[in-house]
Amino acid sequence: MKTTLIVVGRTVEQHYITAINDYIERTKHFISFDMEVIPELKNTKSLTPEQQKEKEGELIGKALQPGDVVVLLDEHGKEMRSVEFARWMEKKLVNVNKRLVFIIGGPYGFSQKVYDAAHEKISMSKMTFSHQMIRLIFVEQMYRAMTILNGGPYHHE
Ligand SMILES: C[S@@+](CC[C@H](N)C(=O)[O-])C[C@H]1O[C@@H](n2cnc3c(N)ncnc32)[C@H](O)[C@@H]1O
Repeated sequence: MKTTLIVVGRTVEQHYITAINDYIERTKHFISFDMEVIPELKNTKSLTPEQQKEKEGELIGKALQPGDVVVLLDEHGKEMRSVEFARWMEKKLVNVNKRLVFIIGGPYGFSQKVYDAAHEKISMSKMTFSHQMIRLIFVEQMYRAMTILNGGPYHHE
């Protein structure tokens, strides 16, 4: 199984880029994991938030492949403790044949079409994070989950 994190727009701040890449590299010791960036839209000032979400949604749709298991990161999704997320990933590693695709929305979230294409929604917290910051939170949790499944000393309950 391949695991991909799709994000909308490049990560802007260097401190996030450094930390995100660090956790991605650490996670790659355990699973096939990469981050795919959908380039940010140009001239967004002339778009309403709904139009922006629609256009971003079209680009997200083009990045998906037949057979993908699509999981949205969404503050209204299912909340899990880190150990629960690790067990959830363990099942996916067994059951998903092709790609497990996590998607982080743009600044205004997802269009209805993206919600319709999703198999599951998971939440990192009831609070809303910026579309840039949530990338780091998610990759840290993915690394944490891998260390939990592999018995590493990183996670403490
Ligand atoms: C600024 S938020 C968008 C908020 C927008 N109000 C919405 O309803 O989706 C940008 C993206 O970050 C991600 N995100 C933010 N907070 C999150 C959380 N607590 N759990 C999971 N994903 C989150 C989601 O993918 C969201 O589409």
